[in-house]
Amino acid sequence: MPTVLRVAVPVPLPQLFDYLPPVDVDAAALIPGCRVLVPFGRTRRVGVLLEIARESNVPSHRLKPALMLLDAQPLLDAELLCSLMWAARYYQYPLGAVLECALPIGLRQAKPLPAAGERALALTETGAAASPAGKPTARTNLLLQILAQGPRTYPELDNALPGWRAAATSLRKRDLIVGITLTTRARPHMPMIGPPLNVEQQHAVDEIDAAHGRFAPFVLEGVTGSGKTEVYLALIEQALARGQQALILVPEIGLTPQILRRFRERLPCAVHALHSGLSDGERTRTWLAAARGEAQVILGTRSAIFTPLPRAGLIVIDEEHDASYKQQEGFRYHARDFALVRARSLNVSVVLGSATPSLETLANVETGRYRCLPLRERAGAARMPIPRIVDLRGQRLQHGLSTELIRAIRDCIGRGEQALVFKNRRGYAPVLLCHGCGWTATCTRCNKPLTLHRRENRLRCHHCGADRPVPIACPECQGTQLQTQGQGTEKLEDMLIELFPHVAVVRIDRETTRRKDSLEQLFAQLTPDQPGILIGTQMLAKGHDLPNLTLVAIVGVDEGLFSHDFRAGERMGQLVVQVAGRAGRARKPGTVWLQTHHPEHPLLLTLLRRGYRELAAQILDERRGAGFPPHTHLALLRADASSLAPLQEFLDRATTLASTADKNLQALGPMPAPMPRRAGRERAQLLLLADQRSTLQTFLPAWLNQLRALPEAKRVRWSLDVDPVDLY
Ligand SMILES: Nc1ncnc2c1ncn2[C@@H]1O[C@H](COP(=O)(O)OP(=O)(O)OP(=O)(O)O)[C@@H](O)[C@H]1O
Ligand SMILES: [Zn+2]
Repeated sequence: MPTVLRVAVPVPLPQLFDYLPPVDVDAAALIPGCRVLVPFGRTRRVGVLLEIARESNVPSHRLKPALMLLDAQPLLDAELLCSLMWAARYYQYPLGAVLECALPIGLRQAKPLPAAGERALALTETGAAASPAGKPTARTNLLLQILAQGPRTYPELDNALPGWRAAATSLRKRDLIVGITLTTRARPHMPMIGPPLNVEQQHAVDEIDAAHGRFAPFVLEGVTGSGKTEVYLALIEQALARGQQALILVPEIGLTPQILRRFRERLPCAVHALHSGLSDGERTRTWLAAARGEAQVILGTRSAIFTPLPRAGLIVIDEEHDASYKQQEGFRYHARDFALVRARSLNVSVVLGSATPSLETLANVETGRYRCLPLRERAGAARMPIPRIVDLRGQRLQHGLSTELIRAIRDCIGRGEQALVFKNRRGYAPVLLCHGCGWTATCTRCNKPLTLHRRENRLRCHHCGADRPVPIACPECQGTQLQTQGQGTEKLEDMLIELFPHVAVVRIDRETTRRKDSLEQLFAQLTPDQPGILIGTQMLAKGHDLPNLTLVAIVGVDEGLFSHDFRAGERMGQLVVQVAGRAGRARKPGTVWLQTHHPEHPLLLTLLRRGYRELAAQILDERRGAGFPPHTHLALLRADASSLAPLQEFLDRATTLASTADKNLQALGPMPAPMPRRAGRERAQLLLLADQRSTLQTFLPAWLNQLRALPEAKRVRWSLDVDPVDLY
């Protein structure tokens, strides 16, 4: 009887595919978890061997042999494979595609594995002989100077010279330096000693440590600046002392060089980063080093949750409420939720840290599934900032800022301190209109106003990326009275520079941080003991620790108070608390100014008078009444097409199939998406809602098969999102 290989192939089909073993391969070498190169249609794909079977449903004359076995050892261990199979089932995404997503890009191809060791840079002979040219402070020269002392690994360079990557590229082109691989060496490294833990921190560490060796979920609910990171560091040290690995996830924007540096300074071993700013090769090496158990501490963003952890000791999800943990396209997993699945199968503790835990997590605390460990006070001498509301009604505003607030910023600067002005809108102004005829610059592909970006003199659509020049005259009436309405970060920047010409004003948003390393360079423009002003979007909400920052002004929360999204209130609360949390983190006390036209809004009042936990309790109650998560469970079928008719037909069919299936399942829709048109495509959706997760999980696979078979499905683009975070 033939041996049949059951292979997960990265294609958008849910089933596994059967192949014969590659010729000349010993049966003993065929181990589940190894990659195989297989023919697929007219192409070749790298799949993962999952099972070795005795027979196949495919007639034997149609079975093709796999072309090559790519690994001598399974690349995916049993735990990771098993967890990923769970994810494929739970998120209703084809297993082959899930596995492909979990592997770093370097391993998705049929290439030999890179050599073990760490990537490093060294001088070439030419480089060693070269004499410095250009400015002595130029990064290229600094990099040459560092390498003159010997080869340096990438993490060492991260520490020594932010922005070294661009310099390295130019030096490589000139043949002055080369990339080399150093065999992992025990780096003599004396970690810095941290502050002694306070009582609550120590208690958290003790409780989590006492649970080691089994699955135990914890919520570290620590107010901003309470020293959560110190708790993580202490727990990681304990894992290291037991010879175990620790995986720490941080939000996308949270993985700044600052946090990496802090971990590297404090831990006695190498800290491996995994994020999108690294080259494919670096990510592959780190992944493999983790798979061999050599990489002990891995600090990464969302997809780092797929790191193999054969010696797992601890998983930490920092800022667990952050929306960037949810993948918004393709395989729509939630890294926090998947972390719990992995922690369970690895038998380790998982720590969800946040000052503003998500309502899902708080609901799990309520039911006793997760244990909550609070850090109620700020660490060291710091105190929580004092909140103030500025009632904007009837006030005269200067580009959106009240006189009272401008005075407070002036006082702050006068004391030699720093202020942060938060506005969640990039660009100069969100609307450009003609005062003569009322024409508004609009994106025709999205039916939304275009944002004026005055620095580049462009009109941009923040939904589809469309970009065009700013007209000199109104295209409708040829009038020249084009005016802006509202303000974005650029406009605020202009105004603050005008008001405070002698103070460093730094804008932080997607425009100013486009290049790698730019975030850190921008922060470097603020001298710690000098006055300064930061302006920015939600990028500023996370993880930054500026000791001289004492005033935070939040100048646009009103959008969050009246949104139709059921999560808007929760998000508003999290954002306000996190942004406010940047103030007064050291010795100097901080103040938070909140400008609003709705000072009596109940959500805002609860937040300010009674804090985030009370706000969360209030919203949880509302959601219970409305039947929304976390009390119920959702799946969202999204579809888009170039015209409305096929969209309607597809979603009508989908709705009919869903509404007769199970009385415990509610189908809401079809309805237009909150953004009914985007990038020239019509968009609509169907929301499925059930009290029990299992109702959805039982229903979805069969329904998806029916959908795939519909002729209507071929005429639209569609996707399913289990536990959607955004309903857009
Ligand atoms: N036990 C302690 N004694 C003195 N200082 C401490 C202690 N723990 C932490 N700190 C200091 O307090 C500051 C805030 O700590 P940390 O960044 O760990 O807080 P956090 O809770 O992670 O903050 P956030 O969530 O707001 O970013 C840091 O400067 C840290 O060095
Ligand atoms: Zn658009």
